[in-house]
Amino acid sequence: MKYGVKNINKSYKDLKILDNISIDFEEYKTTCILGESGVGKTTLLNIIAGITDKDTGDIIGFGDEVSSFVFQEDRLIEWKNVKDNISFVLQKKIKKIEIENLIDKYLKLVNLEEYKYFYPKDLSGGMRQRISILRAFIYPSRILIMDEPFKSLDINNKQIVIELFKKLKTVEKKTCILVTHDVEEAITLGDKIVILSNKPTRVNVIIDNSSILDENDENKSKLKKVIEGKMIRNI
Ligand SMILES: Nc1ncnc2c1ncn2[C@@H]1O[C@H](COP(=O)(O)OP(=O)(O)OP(=O)(O)O)[C@@H](O)[C@H]1O
Repeated sequence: MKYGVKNINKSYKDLKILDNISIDFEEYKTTCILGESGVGKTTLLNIIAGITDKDTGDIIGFGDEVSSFVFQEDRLIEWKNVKDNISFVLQKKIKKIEIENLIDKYLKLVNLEEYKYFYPKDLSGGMRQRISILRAFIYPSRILIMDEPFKSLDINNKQIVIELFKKLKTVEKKTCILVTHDVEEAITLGDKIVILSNKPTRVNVIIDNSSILDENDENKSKLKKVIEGKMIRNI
C-alpha cells in the first residue's frame, strides 16, 4: 500500500502556509514531520486526515483507510475506566467477546494490567498517555497519526511513553506519522525525518534515519546539529 501527499498547497486567506509539500509515508515505518511552531504541521495532518481542505495537491492512499489518532492531550473519557475507554473505540470493529481478551493481552504486554479498572482521574499524565497510545495501537487500523503526543509530558514520563510506543511498534504493524517540534524525539523514533521550514513552508530536507536509530549518542548529536540548522525558517 502506498501512502503519501503530493504537491500540497494551502493558504489561509492571503497567507500561504504550505508550499508544494510532497512526502511518501513508507508502509510500517515511522515518518516524523518535524518543524518549528507555526510551520503548519497540524494543518498538514488535518489535510491528511480529511479534517481540513487543501487548496491543491493529492492525498494518496488515505482515502479508504481507517486511521488511529493520538493527540497532545489524551482524550480519555473521564467517566469510563481504562478497560471501557479502550473497548469503547473497539466496539464497532471487533466482536465483544474478543475485545476483553485483546485488552487483557495488551495491558499485560506493557505491564499495565493492574490499571484495568482505574478511572482516568486516578492516573498520572504519563499513564493516561500510555493508555491512549495503547488504545490507538489496539484499534484495527493500518495508519497511526500522532500530533505531538509527548509534548505535555515531563522528561521521565516522556521516556516511559516513548518506550511503550517502541514496544507496541514491534508487535503491531502500523504505518506511523508522528508530528513533532522536538529534534531528539524525531531522531529517536523516526525511520524517516521530514523537516519543514521556511515561509511559506516547504519540505527542506528528508533524512533517512533508519540506520542511525540504534546508533551511539555521538552520531545522534551530530545529526541533531544538522537538523537544527535545517529547521531555521528564513523569513
Ligand atoms: N483555521 C485557521 N485560520 C487561519 N489561520 C490558521 C488556521 N489554522 C492555522 N492557521 C495558521 O497557520 C499557521 C500554521 O498553523 P499550524 O497549527 O498548522 O502549525 P503547527 O506547526 O502545527 O504549529 P504548533 O506546533 O504551534 O501547533 C499558523 O500561522 C496559524 O496561525
